Amino acid sequence: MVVGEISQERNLLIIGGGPGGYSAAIRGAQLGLSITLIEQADIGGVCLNEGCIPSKIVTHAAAKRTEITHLQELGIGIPENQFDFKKLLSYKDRVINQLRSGVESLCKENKIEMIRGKVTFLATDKIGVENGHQFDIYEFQQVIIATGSTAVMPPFLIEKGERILLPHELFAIEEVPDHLIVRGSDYIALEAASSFAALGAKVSVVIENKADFPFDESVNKELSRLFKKRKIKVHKELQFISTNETKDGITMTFLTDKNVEETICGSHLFVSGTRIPNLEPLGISRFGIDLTDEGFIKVDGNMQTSLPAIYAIGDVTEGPMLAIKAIKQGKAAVASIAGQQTEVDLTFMPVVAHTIPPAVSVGLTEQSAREYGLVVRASQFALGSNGYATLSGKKDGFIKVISDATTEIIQGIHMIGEGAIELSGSFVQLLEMAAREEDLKFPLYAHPGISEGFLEAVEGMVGQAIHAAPVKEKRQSIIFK
Ligand SMILES: Cc1cc2nc3c(=O)[nH]c(=O)nc-3n(C[C@H](O)[C@H](O)[C@H](O)COP(=O)(O)OP(=O)(O)OC[C@H]3O[C@@H](n4cnc5c(N)ncnc54)[C@H](O)[C@@H]3O)c2cc1C
Ligand SMILES: NC(=O)c1ccc[n+]([C@@H]2O[C@H](COP(=O)([O-])OP(=O)(O)OC[C@H]3O[C@@H](n4cnc5c(N)ncnc54)[C@H](O)[C@@H]3O)[C@@H](O)[C@H]2O)c1
Repeated sequence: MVVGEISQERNLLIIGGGPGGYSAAIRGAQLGLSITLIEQADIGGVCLNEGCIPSKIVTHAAAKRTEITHLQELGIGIPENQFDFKKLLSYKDRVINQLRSGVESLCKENKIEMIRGKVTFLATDKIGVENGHQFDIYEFQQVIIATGSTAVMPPFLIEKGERILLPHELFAIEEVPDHLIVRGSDYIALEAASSFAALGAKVSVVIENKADFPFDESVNKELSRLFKKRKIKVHKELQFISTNETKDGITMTFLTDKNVEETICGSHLFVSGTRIPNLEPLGISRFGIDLTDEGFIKVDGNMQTSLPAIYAIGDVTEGPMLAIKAIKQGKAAVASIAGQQTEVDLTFMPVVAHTIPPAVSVGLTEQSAREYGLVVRASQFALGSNGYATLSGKKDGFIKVISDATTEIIQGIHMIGEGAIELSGSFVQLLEMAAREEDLKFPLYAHPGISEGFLEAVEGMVGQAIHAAPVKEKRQSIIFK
């Protein structure tokens, strides 16, 4: 190994080029900061290379496949069983490469210095960067740790063969599994179950500890109905007993919530898994940085750690492990370093799953609004009654709006159905602006369009949705409130 003789000086170093790190780098450059981004592998991190993007290519393909029957109704002839998974895999590689080189070009155009190598901390103002036989040392004024997280096996599974799959392995699989057992109920588990079933796998879902799906309970119920319709069997587990992996398959045994021992045999088991922050190899804990009990870096509202020159963002910090959070925190960290006021508030972070159809929850669920003691007004509009959903063959699902009846301020918006991901942007904006029912009813909505269903969900709060049959008792209770 060749060791650099003198240490080099830099202003702001960013360690890790995932969505958190590269967003921080670009925003920092826009704010006039001099930035050095160090990445040990591919730019884009987990999100672009093995997480968000690969998984969404699979969910997108799966959703398209379910449209074939409708396309045939429209006179577009695609034989139903024609599906080439290998082609999908090469499409996935192409898209990832395209996006990755896009991010690289953006970094170059923003004059961000990019260094390849693995970082270790040598002091609170000094790091080493190892790249093959080269080891260089950099001193810095500030550093942002954006090294992300790694999936590890959950404690209940000790040994792992090739039939037990962690997220990055499932979305890189080379063949559609014969029978995929999905253990978990988070968004990654739901996306895996929904998409691999549509791509031809038999799918069973085992929900641990009787947990439910992560949405408003009406959305959870609709998702369960749609899983049933697509022959995805959901088992609620009371207690995990064992998993046995052989060269031919996987056997999983558990006690159901009805106290019955059940065994499922599948070809593969997918576990959403547990993720740990990538901190150990960095060696930063030796310098006394404050960590949470779970081992994540503690940060304040400016993303500053207990060591003043050191900031941290994304999956290494506490909170939901989502690119949404990493990007927001990355921008906030550099803004703070550039002397600007910043704020990261995750209250209205959308909970999203690219299932078929997609599901979204923003703000309070009906149940949590009641638990908060609000006088809840809730209204749900079925997409089956929406003109555009009907003509496009996407009638499953609904939009649900929850408000506080005393102030008429919207508290939560939930949707399962076509267009939910795109509409979620409006849901978040409305909740951030503390919109009232009137703010949703006053604007004009494109006709015909799914967003009209959103309008009708709000109009339904006072029994005035045009395309919903009158609900007698509901209307009376609203009139006399
Ligand atoms: C299957 C799957 C699907 C997902 N889908 C979504 C989704 O739809 N929406 C969403 O918001 N989130 C999603 N996520 C989560 C999302 O990928 C992560 O939250 C996000 O990538 C975290 O960003 P980050 O910048 O903190 O870290 P990462 O993306 O993990 O990037 C960290 C980078 O740091 C580098 N690095 C680590 N250690 C060092 C070191 N010592 N020296 C130099 N470089 C180092 C790594 O190589 C890596 O490139 C998904 C995750 C998975 C696994
Ligand atoms: N020669 C090398 O390539 C080299 C040297 C040291 C560390 N490292 C890397 O750093 C990580 C931790 O290293 P460690 O456990 O040896 O101890 P360490 O990082 O705690 O280093 C101990 C002391 O040596 C100093 N030091 C570290 N690297 C130095 C270098 N290249 N030149 C001059 N001073 C240096 C540090 O500032 C520190 O005071 C390892 O992952 C290793 O790969 C590489």
